[in-house]
Amino acid sequence: MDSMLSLIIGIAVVACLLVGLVVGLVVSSRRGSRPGPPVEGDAPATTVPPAQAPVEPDAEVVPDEAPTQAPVETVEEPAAPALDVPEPASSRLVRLRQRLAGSQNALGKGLLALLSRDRIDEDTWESIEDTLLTADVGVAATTELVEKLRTRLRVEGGGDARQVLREELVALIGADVDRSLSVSGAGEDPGVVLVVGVNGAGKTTTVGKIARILVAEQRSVVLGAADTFRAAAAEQLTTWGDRVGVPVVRGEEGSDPAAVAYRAVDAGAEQGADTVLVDTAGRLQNKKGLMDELGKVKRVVEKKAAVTETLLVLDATTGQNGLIQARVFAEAVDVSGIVLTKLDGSAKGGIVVAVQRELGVPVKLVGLGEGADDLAPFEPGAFVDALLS
Ligand SMILES: Nc1nc2c(ncn2[C@@H]2O[C@H](COP(=O)(O)OP(=O)(O)OP(=O)(O)O)[C@@H](O)[C@H]2O)c(=O)[nH]1
Repeated sequence: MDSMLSLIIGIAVVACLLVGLVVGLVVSSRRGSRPGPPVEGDAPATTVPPAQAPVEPDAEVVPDEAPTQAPVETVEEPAAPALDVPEPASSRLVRLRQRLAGSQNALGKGLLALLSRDRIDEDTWESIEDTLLTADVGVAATTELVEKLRTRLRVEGGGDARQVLREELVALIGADVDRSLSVSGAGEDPGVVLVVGVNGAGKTTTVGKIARILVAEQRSVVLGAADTFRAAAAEQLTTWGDRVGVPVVRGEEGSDPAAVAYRAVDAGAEQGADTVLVDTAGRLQNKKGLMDELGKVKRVVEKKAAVTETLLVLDATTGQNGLIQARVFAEAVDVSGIVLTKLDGSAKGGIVVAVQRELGVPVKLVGLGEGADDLAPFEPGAFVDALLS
């Protein structure tokens, strides 16, 4: 009986061992067939498809085996785009002076040729007046300049015509005027720069270019896209901001521009920014509407921080039309400076004189191209030198 029991136990033990061995083999063979977790840097496994007969385009190909697991995708974070390094002011000025000289050459050369004649008779003075009027200098400024030139060149016996012309042109433009931008606020407040002007004058582009100038000067900037009239304007401003790593506060298309401007200034204050630049819409179809809108933007922003500069952007190629626009905007807001854009595309640099006289406000910046750094501080001496070069 005992030997019988020992035999049964022995058989049971052997059976258990056999079952364990078989189970172990199966499990280990399954483990070996499962793919391991993806390892960074592992070369992807290449599967060479077996040679097979061409398949009809619409024949359904059924895979031999359904995949046991969805393929693991490694999602790579897109690398942050490299930021632009804005051109420093010094090299920008040299480059843009040459461009200015190119566009204003006809005016300067024309005046010099007339004034260098051996005898300046009445016809010549008339031609000088015509040249100035054609360049949009304006009637009053032209009369004033011609009187001064007559006195110095004819009555006083003249001297170097180029030198006299240079001095009188610089004096006409205003050499001693403060043309610096007020971009700093009081105490902890950011400086707030409102940029106004009719659509298409180059407002948004100018805001982007000013941001680059400030970034090049190591200032921290926030942009406010308060031109909510056109969605593309906010888009355009965001592109400018992204290129130099400057945040842009924007709102829905059609939303209240004053609210967007306020949020931008609020964000600037919160972040301790040096300057907030606010782009505005410039529809001119209704003067009252424009005045109400810009007035409200200013009032609402000033609940947070004072507006330190209001720049009016004018397209230099629009001549007398530009002056009419300037008048309307100056009635709507207190303009403290003028940005004359597209001077590279106009031979009528005399508009600088006309618009300053019209508004009693200095031209502070000039746009000289579509490039990102094609905006320069306006310097009367350099401007006249470019004119006469
Ligand atoms: N040649 C030249 N083109 C300029 C200059 N400034 C702006 N532009 C161009 O003028 C066009 C209009 O500029 P925007 O900045 O869109 O004008 P905006 O006043 O903001 O107009 P909206 O966006 O419609 O409100 C763009 O094609 C600019 O590249 C400049 O100084 N010279």
